[in-house]
Parts: sequence; structure tokens; C-alpha cells
Amino acid sequence: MVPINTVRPLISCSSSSSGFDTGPSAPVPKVGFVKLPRSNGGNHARLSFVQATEESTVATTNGRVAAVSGENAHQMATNGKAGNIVWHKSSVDKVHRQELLQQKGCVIWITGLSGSGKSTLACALCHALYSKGKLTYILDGDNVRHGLNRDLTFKAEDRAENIRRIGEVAKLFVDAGVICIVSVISPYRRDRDACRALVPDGDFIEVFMDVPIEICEARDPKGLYKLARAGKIKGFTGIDDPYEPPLNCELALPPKGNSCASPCEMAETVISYLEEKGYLHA
Ligand SMILES: Nc1ncnc2c1ncn2[C@@H]1O[C@H](COP(=O)(O)OS(=O)(=O)O)[C@@H](OP(=O)(O)O)[C@H]1O
Ligand SMILES: Nc1ncnc2c1ncn2[C@@H]1O[C@H](COP(=O)(O)OP(=O)(O)O)[C@@H](O)[C@H]1O
Repeated sequence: MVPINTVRPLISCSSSSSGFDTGPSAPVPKVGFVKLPRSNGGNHARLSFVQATEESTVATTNGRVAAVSGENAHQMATNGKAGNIVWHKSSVDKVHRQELLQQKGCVIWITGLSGSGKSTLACALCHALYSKGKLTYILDGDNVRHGLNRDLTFKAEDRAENIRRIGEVAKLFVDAGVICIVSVISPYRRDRDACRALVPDGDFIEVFMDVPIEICEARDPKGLYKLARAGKIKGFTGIDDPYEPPLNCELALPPKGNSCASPCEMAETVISYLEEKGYLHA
């Protein structure tokens, strides 16, 4: 048993069935890392360096899935236009990363109108989880549209592509063992459901900011509702573009009377859910 932070595994990943590389001059037994019991009181995950029992799975696709099983089957099945793509498997996988982080990867998908408090909740949640030693990453609509999605408008098909890309990135974070907090309007149910389908059951936690448009419009921190009402922005969600509220979300956060719970209280509600479902432990 070796602590991962002091002995680095000499691994080169392989897409073939040849197992793992143990370094330049080593004899090349098939070796890998298995079972990661928690170290006593420490933060370091521990790896057991053993003979590999499982080899990489190979499949050619040509648009079809061939002889793949388990999680990889899911990943191969989402392969797009390119054919002959082989899933490249690493000996350090999601289970190892989760053990390292002492948490489980998941997506907290915060949906709601502009001004409903998505970004505020995302930040409060990120902060509260950070205080508990949990690793999160926020994918905020406004921010992602500055880079990855800078080519997209607010037409329905561009919103769908925006959400699809964000869903794919979130899926990578889940595989990394990270708690990925997504704060995007994501107005279409179908697009949100498609993102839900990308990750294992239970790992997509949809949080609905159930705030009436009157409250959002009264807040209007960016002045966008005012511009939309004046006809200076066309296709603004909730004004002249649709928003489809979730039908079966994990959490809905409505206002109590005329006021909303504080961002910290909302964050605690989400954290209680994560705790109850076991996401804050490996
Ligand atoms: N036409 C239109 N409709 C809605 N929102 C608009 C529009 N134009 C610009 N904005 C600003 O873009 C932010 C929403 O981006 P998203 O990527 O979350 O939108 S979407 O999920 O693709 O619908 C949104 O940010 P939030 O206010 O944080 O929701 C707005 O500031
Ligand atoms: N729980 C809350 N109670 C009161 N005001 C809030 C709350 N959450 C957010 N706000 C305020 O509402 C405005 C919009 O919040 P924001 O997080 O930017 O919404 P969104 O990301 O959905 O557009 C901001 O001015 C913010 O300070």
C-alpha cells in the first residue's frame, strides 16, 4: 500500500488491450491499482499496486457499438459522426478519483429564469462546500458563453447546443469526481433531460429556482428585462421566449411569501440533499 501523493503511478494509458506500461526499462507485467481503503484520518487516498485483472476494452464503432460493457458501453453509445473510435481507458478511474477527493461526482443543475438567483445559489453552494473540503466547479451560462459557447446565440437551436455542450462538460466533471454546479437558464425540458441522461442515475440533481417572473423582473440586476420590455432585446426568456419549468426535479426552491430564502439557506437545502444521498463521501 502506498500513498498516492508520494509515489506516482508510472502509467501510460492505452486504448489497446495491452494493459499498462510500467516505465521505460521495467519488465512489463500487467499492473494496475485496485481497492482504495481510506487512510486513517489522513486525506490521502491509498492505492494497492497489483497485477491487473482487467484490460482495456476495445471496440470499433462505425456508428455501432461493438462488444463493450458497463460504463464504457454508455460512452461508446454516445459516439457521434466519426467512426472507428476506440475508448481510451486509464487504470486510474472515477472510483479512485472519488476516493482521493472523499466525495462522489455529480451535477447540480440549477435552472430558472434570468434573475431567479441561479448564479447566487451556485456561488453560495460552492463556498459552503469548499468550507467542508469538497471540490466543486461552477459552469455558469454567462461565463461559458464568454469562451466555449461564444459562437452561440439565444435562438432555440443555439440554446439547445449551449446546453448540450455544458451537459457534456458536466459529464466529464462527474467522471473526475467533482461536484459540478451548472447555473444556466436551460429553458427547454428536453435539453435538460438529455443532459440528465448523460450521467449515471441519481447523479443529476435538478434544482428549480421557482421564482415568479415578477420578482425576477423587479430585481433585473443587468437591466435586461427593461431592454426586453422596450423591445431592444428580442427572444428574452419569460418575455417573448419560453421557459418550461421542470416536472420532476429533485429540488424546487420557491419563495416564501414575497421573499426568498437567503442564498445560504438555499445552499444548505442542497447540501442536506447531497448528504442524504451520500455524495459528500466516497
Ligand atoms: N435573449 C436572452 N434570453 C435569456 N438570457 C439572455 C438573453 N440575452 C442575454 N441573456 C443573458 O444570458 C444569460 C443566459 O445564458 P444561458 O446560457 O444560461 O441561457 S440558455 O440556457 O442558453 O437559455 C442570462 O444570464 P442570467 O441572468 O444569469 O440567467 C442573461 O444575462
Ligand atoms: N435568495 C435571494 N434573495 C434575494 N435576492 C437574491 C437571492 N438570490 C439572488 N438574489 C439577487 O437577485 C439578483 C439576480 O441573481 P442572480 O444570481 O444573478 O440570478 P440569475 O443567475 O438567475 O440571473 C441579484 O441581484 C441577486 O443579488
